[in-house]
Amino acid sequence: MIILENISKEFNSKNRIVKAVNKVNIHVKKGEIHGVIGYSGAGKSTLIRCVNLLEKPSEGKVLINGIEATSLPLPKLREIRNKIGMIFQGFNLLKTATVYDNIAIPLKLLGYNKAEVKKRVEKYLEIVGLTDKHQNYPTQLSGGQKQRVAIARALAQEPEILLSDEATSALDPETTDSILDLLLKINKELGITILLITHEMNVIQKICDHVYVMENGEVVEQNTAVNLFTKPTHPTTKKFLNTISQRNLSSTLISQLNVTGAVTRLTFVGESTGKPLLAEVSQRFNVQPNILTANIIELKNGIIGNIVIHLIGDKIQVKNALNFLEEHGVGTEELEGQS
Ligand SMILES: Nc1ncnc2c1ncn2[C@@H]1O[C@H](COP(=O)(O)OP(=O)(O)OP(=O)(O)O)[C@@H](O)[C@H]1O
Repeated sequence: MIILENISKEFNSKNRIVKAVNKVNIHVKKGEIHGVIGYSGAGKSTLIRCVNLLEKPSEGKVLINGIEATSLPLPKLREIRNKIGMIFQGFNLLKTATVYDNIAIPLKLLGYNKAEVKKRVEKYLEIVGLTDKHQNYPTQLSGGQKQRVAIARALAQEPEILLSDEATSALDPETTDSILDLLLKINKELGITILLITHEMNVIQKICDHVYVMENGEVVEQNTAVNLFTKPTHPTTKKFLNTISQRNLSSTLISQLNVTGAVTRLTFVGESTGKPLLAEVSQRFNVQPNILTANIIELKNGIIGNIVIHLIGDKIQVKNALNFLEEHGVGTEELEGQS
């Protein structure tokens, strides 16, 4: 379990104070996967480094499994750190060591005997699907394979928590998917709690239970993944969601269509997916819905139908129709084009 309570981190840069993280609260229960999403400079890396105290917060508390870690003496802090594994965008592998040794060396440094080291290296190489690569060097591996070695290295210390710092950002979409599947597998099968940071909404979509959106050091919106995808409130959250749901619609087209109605993103979840609500809307109100894009968004904990429509009609009828959809459990978000 990870609790960050009112965490702030300031840096002194060229006689200027930079508030990288500002009063952030995060609560990841055991066995959950939480994701922090934000643009470059939002404060994500600084925040995640505060969890294992690689960065000491200027303010606030870090609790790991109920233990307040911020004020612990170094030996006790090391014990806590041993419960926390970390993976990075750049993999951080030793180029001159084999795959086997990349996983074995940290274990040897922690004092495990040869037999235990061998047992763990073999076990975790199998879990990440790289048993046949144990004598290869990192330069002989693809990006995805390198990240698998890094994951095995983190797991071999048998942590309860895994921190992921943009672990898939350097990978192509297919390899990203396979690494996300692996993270889901270790979360499910080994019960490992995961906190990740990313700037990619598809990472959040695929594996997160709960999401925090960060901007200028602050969490500007947080919710369960299902609620965030269906009822986003902050403009930054909406921008991130548009990278998934509205990829093909230009801002100019949206502006043009908004003259004769409202371009609106509808999200259907649970019961609302089974009802012919769009047909009903055109019968009840003087509006005509044209579907512009439609897709299914598969989240870790549910499936969301996502349709962008052009609802043609006068403003009052459009408003009434959208209210009707909302009352029947459909999420509605009017999209704005370039002004
Ligand atoms: N050691 C440091 N000294 C001074 N300023 C820093 C330091 N580390 C981070 N910052 C500043 O803090 C802010 C947040 O940086 P951070 O790297 O945490 O953001 P981020 O969301 O992880 O962005 P990116 O994805 O680009 O790494 C930025 O303005 C950055 O310049």
